Amino acid sequence: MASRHRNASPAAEPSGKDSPHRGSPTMASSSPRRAGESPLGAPAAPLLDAAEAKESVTVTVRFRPLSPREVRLGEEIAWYADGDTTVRSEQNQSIAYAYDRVFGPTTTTRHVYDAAALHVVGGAMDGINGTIFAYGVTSSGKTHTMHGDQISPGIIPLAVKDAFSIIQETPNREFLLRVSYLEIYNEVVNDLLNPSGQNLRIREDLQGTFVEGIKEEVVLSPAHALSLIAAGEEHRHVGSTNFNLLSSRSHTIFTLTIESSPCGESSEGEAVTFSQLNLIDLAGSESSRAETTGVRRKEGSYINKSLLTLGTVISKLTDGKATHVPFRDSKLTRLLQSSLSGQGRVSLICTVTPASSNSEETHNTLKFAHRAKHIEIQALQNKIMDEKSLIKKYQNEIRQLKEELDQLKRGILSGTPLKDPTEDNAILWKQKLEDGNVKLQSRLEQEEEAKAALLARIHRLTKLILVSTKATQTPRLSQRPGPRRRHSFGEEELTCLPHRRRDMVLNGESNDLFVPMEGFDETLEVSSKGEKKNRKGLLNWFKLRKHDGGSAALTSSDGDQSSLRKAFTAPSTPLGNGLNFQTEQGMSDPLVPEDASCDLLSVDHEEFHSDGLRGEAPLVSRKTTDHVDLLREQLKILSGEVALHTSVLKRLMEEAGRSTMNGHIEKVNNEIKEKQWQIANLEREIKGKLDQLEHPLSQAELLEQLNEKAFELEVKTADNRILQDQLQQKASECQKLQETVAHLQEQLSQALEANDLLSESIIFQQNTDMNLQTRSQVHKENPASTDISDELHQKARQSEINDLKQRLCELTEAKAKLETRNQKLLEESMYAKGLASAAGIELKALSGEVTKLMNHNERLESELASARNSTQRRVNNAQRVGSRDSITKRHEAASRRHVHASYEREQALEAILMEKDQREAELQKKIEESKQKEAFLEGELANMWVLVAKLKKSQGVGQDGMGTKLDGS
Ligand SMILES: Nc1ncnc2c1ncn2[C@@H]1O[C@H](COP(=O)(O)OP(=O)(O)OP(=O)(O)O)[C@@H](O)[C@H]1O
Repeated sequence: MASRHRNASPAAEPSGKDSPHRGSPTMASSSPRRAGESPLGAPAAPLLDAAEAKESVTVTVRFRPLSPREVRLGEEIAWYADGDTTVRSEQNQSIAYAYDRVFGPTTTTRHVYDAAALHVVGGAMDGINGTIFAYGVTSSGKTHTMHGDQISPGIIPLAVKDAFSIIQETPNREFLLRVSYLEIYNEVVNDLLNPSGQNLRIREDLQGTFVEGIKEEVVLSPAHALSLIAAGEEHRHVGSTNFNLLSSRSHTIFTLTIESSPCGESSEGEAVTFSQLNLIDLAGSESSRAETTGVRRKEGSYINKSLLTLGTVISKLTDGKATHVPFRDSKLTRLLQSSLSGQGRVSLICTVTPASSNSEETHNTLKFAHRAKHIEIQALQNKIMDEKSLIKKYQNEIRQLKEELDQLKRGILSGTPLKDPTEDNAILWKQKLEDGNVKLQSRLEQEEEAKAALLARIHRLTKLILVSTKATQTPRLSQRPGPRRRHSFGEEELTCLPHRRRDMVLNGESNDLFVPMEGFDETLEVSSKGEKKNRKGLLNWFKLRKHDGGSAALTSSDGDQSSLRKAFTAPSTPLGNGLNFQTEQGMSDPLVPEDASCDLLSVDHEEFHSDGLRGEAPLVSRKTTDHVDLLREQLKILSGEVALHTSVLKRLMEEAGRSTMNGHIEKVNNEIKEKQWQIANLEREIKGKLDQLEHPLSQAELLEQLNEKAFELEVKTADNRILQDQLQQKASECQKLQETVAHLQEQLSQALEANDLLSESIIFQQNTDMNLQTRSQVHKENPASTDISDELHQKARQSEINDLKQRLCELTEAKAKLETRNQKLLEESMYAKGLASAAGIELKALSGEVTKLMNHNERLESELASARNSTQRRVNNAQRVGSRDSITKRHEAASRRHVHASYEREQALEAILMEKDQREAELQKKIEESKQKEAFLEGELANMWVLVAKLKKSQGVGQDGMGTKLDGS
């Protein structure tokens, strides 16, 4: 099977006319095409005329209700649905946008589906590519709309079910459906149906873009398709954000590829319609208000970037003048290129929240939706050449194999002993019959293997091609009812869903009708407990059933058993060559009991199960699977034998009326019973093996949990990295501080050590002196006794002396150090003293100068005063001797000159005085400064003296201690 996901790429030239479902050029949703309106029943499928097929993107807006959190926070309504087509701003009533349809917060997804998706799904079944995507900010309800939940199924399950319903309503066409499911996470394409398919490449060829190496699964029923989605959802990236506990962190694209051709012999030479239906759940754009960190922030930026590109692409597409559309700027737009370029129907469902806190984001979404409305699309039907069609390939192969089988059967039946019933000799006849039967048996044995292989192959291929179970070949168009179909196709598959919900899914009833069944409550409880683990959506239910109820269901009623097996299993590839004998579907086979061919999907369960397990649980023990296959093989051979004997029995019964064949009939009957008993035994064994196969399922489950945990770990690791960075910063700061402390401590210990050494040396000196004094005293008093003690303590002394010498060395060293230090201190103190005395001398000189200046000043002032007095006296004298004019005049001139000179002198003296004042002030300032300097130096000196005093004091204490010690010894 082709292992590539092609994005909506028409492969053949559109041609033909008179389509009964011409798209409306303006509002596609105004006349949504019902699934039952397909023209596929017509022998030659009519195609749309390109001009007539022009439509615009269907744009719908769906409001979600205020969330409990928003209600709690007292959020107000910022936008609301004003009628069926308008969204209006609450704050500014003049701001309003019109769309194809607008849904209020109470609308069910079924209604949204009818307006926004039904015509796209119907079109896809008719060969017109379709894309439906949900767009909106985070937590606005995209996943709720696309996937739904246990109560209200979303667009994807509804579309899948509708697709199968359409097949059922189209008895004159054969379909082949396959699905793929991918996600775009951080701009990386991952295959959700195949966990090993990571980081897939997007390629391009003449027909458009496609994902290289993506897995495609042929699907056989709605439940089968939904179980695949459920399995895929397990691998999707989901995480908690500030706004959504289970926020989708990736865009997902679920693609249903549909091939169809006319049924039976008439299909030869007929073109096959080929289309793709893309159902897209986008990740939500995140507002800048979201306080995210680490992995979430990275995801958010990728999401926003790709959505921004989507917005730009849509703007460019709707702007007639744009020459370049940046499809290549993101993986999302690259994959959507064909759809957005207008090849096929597009439906955009914008989900919004009415909350005022999100008013701006909602406005942006509305603007985006408004722009998208102007993209032009063409609802053209795709046809592909026979050789490119998978369905054609299968059909041809089936035809060939059938012919081979017919030949084989003819060969077998030609050896049957049923010759001449009119023979008289009953014994001879009986003998012949028995001989013939033996021959038949041996031939049957020889050829059974070949036949079984052929049948298995035919069956495998046939079962992949879906046909309606309706016998009638009446044209589908007239037969198909409206969108609310009530038929049985697919109901078998839905027995694994609660029947109420199944009804709702099929009949579109409202949520109110949902009444959980017994056991379903449990499922819901499990779901809420392990909400995150189980992800969101209706599909979750399949997963839960798979994990929780698989084995129980297998042992329950037949109906449940079969449907459940089908729901969880699928052939991983349609070309697999298992030797699975199955009753042929839709064919009349004389070896098969007639009722076995009555229902397309009711006979393949065991085989589905086996295949599915291979596909979905790789950990299944090969040995066990092989054993089950072997048992199945035996079962099929026995079924074949039973069929054969039944057929022989039938014929014998006919003869029985005319001859006495009772003995033989009885024998054949017994054989049949025996074979049936063997079949029952084998079935039991298979059931047992299937139970054993459950174990790997739990292993698979563990693996999935492991993956999930790994992802959580990834998130935590990223957060941890940030914390570690911060921690490292703090640690380096701390280290610096510690280094400073250590340095200070070292300095302190050095100082203390020096002090200790000094003390010790002093003490030692004093002790030595004291000892010598005492000894000389004793020697003087009693020379004899000292001689004895000298001899006794000679050795001890010697060692003591050595020790002391060593210590003396040490102390000398320490003393030298201390002396150097002392010297330094002394130098410093001398320098300080010098400074102080210099300052004192300067001060003295200054004060002397000041005194001199003051004296000089006084003298000058006295001179000035005397000069003034003498002038005054002369003036007075001149006034008194006024009679003598000449004298007076002479005196006056002289006195004037004198006054003037005095005045000038006075001026000069005053200038000198001012200068002196200034100088005095300056000197005063200098004196102040010198005084301050002196005070500072005095302080320094005092400190030094204090230090010296301390040192002395400590030396004194040390001496005392040492003295006491020596005295004691
Ligand atoms: N129409 C609705 N009716 C009732 N509940 C809704 C509706 N739409 C959304 N919700 C609820 O709102 C919550 C968020 O919805 P959902 O997860 O679908 O948002 P989202 O847009 O997919 O978010 P994200 O982009 O983060 O994945 C869910 O609990 C969902 O059940």
